[in-house]
Amino acid sequence: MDRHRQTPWHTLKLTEVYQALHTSEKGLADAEAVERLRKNGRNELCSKPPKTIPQMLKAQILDPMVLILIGAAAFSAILQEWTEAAVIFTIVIFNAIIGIVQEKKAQSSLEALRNMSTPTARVLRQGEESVISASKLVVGDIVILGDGDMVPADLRLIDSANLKVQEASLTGESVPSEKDAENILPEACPLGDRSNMAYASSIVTYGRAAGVVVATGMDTEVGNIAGLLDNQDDMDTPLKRKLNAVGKTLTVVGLIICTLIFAIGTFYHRPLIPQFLLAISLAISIIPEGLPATATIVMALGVQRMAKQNALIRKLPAVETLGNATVICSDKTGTLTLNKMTVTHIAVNGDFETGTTTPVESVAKQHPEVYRELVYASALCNDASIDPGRKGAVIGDPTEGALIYMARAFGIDHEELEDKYPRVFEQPFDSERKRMTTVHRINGKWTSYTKGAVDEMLPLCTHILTSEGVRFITEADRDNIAGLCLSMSKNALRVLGFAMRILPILPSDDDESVEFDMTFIGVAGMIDPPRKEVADSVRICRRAGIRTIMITGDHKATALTIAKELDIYRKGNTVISVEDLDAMTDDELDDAVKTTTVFARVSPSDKLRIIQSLKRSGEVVAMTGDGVNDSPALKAADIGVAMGVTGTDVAKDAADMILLDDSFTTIACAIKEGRRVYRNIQKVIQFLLVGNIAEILTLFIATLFNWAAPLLAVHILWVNLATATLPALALGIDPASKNIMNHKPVKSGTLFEKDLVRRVITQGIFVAAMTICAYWIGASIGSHVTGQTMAFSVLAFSQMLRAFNQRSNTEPIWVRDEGINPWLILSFVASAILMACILFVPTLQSSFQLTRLDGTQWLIVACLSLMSILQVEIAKIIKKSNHK
Ligand SMILES: Nc1ncnc2c1ncn2[C@@H]1O[C@H](COP(=O)(O)OP(=O)(O)OP(=O)(O)O)[C@@H](O)[C@H]1O
Ligand SMILES: [Ca+2]
Repeated sequence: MDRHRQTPWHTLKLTEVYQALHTSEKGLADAEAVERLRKNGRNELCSKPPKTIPQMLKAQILDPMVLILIGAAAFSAILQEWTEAAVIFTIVIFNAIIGIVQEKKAQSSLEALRNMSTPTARVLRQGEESVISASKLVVGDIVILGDGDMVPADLRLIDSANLKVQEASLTGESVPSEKDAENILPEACPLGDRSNMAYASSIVTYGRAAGVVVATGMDTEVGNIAGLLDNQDDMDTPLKRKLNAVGKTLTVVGLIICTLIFAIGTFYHRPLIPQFLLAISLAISIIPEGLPATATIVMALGVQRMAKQNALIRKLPAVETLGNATVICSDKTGTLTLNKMTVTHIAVNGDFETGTTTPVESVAKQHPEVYRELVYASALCNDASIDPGRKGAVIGDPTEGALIYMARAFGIDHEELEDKYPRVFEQPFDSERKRMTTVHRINGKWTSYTKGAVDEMLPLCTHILTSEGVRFITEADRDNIAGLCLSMSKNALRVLGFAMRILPILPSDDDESVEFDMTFIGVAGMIDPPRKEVADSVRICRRAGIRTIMITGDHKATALTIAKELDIYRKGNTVISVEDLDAMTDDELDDAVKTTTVFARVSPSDKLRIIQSLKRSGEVVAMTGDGVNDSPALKAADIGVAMGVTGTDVAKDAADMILLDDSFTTIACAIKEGRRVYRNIQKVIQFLLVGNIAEILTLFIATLFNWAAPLLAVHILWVNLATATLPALALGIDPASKNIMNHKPVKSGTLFEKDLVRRVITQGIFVAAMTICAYWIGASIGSHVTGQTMAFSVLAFSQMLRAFNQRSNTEPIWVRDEGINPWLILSFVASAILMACILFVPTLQSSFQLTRLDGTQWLIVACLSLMSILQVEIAKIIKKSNHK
């Protein structure tokens, strides 16, 4: 495609562009598109290849601690301590393998996530519009852009209406530049000034356009400058950083203790080499290097489960924050409702006085004439289209789709009408103005049609259309219309008003607005059924201490009716409409926001104010959004949530999480998963740290009193490898407790809460005591080696068993409200088999310097191991009775 690269597309006339690309304004044929895709490859920017296995291996081996261990093994080999050397080597290798497997797993699950959130594009092929994955675009395709879209490839614009594009990613200029397809530019025109081009990765902030693809993938301008994208850094989360920080502290503490042990040992003239090995092994085991990796896997797996439940996490830290959420601010349309709009009732002139509406079905058959302007406005002032391929599904805004179907009921096809009266001017919809206008040449007159929120439009109308013709609008008319709209809204209908105007001249692009002196035509009310499952989710959230707030652009009455139906609004709650909001000071808002559950008629810019107020009140806020103007609010929220179906690319890009099904219930599910992940990471921390503390205490005490070492270096390495890794992972995917949504959200930053630290320390001390006990009993009834074997067994078995009572800090081990965790049982069996190997296979037994135990000795081992479970359980009971 080098030939295309050099073509100065911005200097060419459209006919020349089409000719050069062998395409037309109707787009390519499907077969041709497939062929071009095959030849030129997908429309994607290449990303830096992920870390390869040799690279991971290198990182593992170059870890300083591992290097020391390898050195120690080599040292043992020189001293001809062959078994010692072999065992350490084997353990180092296993350690590296486990590390790599963990890293690989985390990597691939994050990779899978990235692939799920690929953008789409509206494309015209053989005159038919459809939505395809943006990666399938080819040179010559005709792409349709709307506000909020990310430009999917480099385009030469062929048609544009008030188009504004933000090209910061390309030019660094954050003020959107205006575009115009009509322009032909000189060759020397710099990239930022090429107003007839739209480049990949820039963002449509306003207006609409169509363009022909001139470059895709790495051939685009952004592909040119971006080179290789780096996508590794999104693994870094606050949690991981916290764990790393804790890891560093433990490393320092561990190294000090190890040095102490070594120093004290030397002071007692204990043999140097075993002392040294012991210190190193201890250092290795106390450094919880597996912790950040395990936490990442736990989060990544949580993220995968969320994806299966339609919640796509874009930024890993969101998993953590989700668990802490205290407020969900949700849009109404699409999230709380189905966004399946159907126009059910309409009203024109005479109806306003009588305050009645007419069902669309009955009226469509009888006298369509009276409704002609209403139907024309619905069909012409409309950007949606119907996809013939997908069972008549709507492409574009469902509100507008409903209007297309309404026009069809009157026997009007919106495409035919559009062909007859093409659009010559427009003012696109935006959610601040809450209306849109198009201009058409009808019967020799420039006619504008406007549709939008009735309360925004009425003040702009000076006339009203009646069956006797157009006349001035009276105050009584206004009251009647407002009254009718209110009663429609109270029935949960979404009401749109329509108006028209005959323009003296065709407006030019510089004209500010044509929306004045309008003639009011009538209103249409559409139902948008609430999602049935939402009421339950709202109640679940309420029990979990999470308040649901509806923030909608719709009318107060419509909003309130639906909020009541979904149990979002309860007696005593506050409803704030935009007039109230505008009148409030920030302090008043901070006060009001505590009880508010509905914000009505707000604009996206108000969302930001609401979020800031909620955050000032100390809430952790999840906020949904779909439009271009929502992105500041999405970024300001603790968890920005974008709609996957109706959301714009911009909203998705600003969000931390995307709802694939747009449903509120999905947010509730994600919060539950978030809590589960948070809890499980705590379980893993508790489990791993107790083991580490027990080991270090055992050896520290033994050295301090100059007792014979109860454990050898290889024992410690083995315990960490064989009895900690697998159960820790299994705990990481422990099912959620049934009670997880029955308690208030935990405060963020409380991962290492006081109770957890206290539990880790007491349990660590207890296990150390049991291990030392085992050594003493063994040494007195058998030999030193018997003592070591018993101490080793108690340490290992109590670790394996303790995994089971870490599942809950309150419920006894036999209460399995969360159900069985098969992985935990499997990991127990695997650890048990590994243990059995070195305890009973003669060669392994001797290389680990262990010995056979007899029945009594086994009984003692079993009792002491069970004691550590008992200790935890008793602590739970005491804690519970203290609570009561
Ligand atoms: N395509 C449209 N053309 C003209 N007016 C529209 C259009 N879509 C919506 N409106 C009007 O603008 C208002 C605000 O729309 P917006 O999309 O911001 O919010 P919403 O969809 O009603 O509610 P929510 O914010 O809960 O999704 C609507 O209530 C409606 O009156
Ligand atoms: Ca909306």
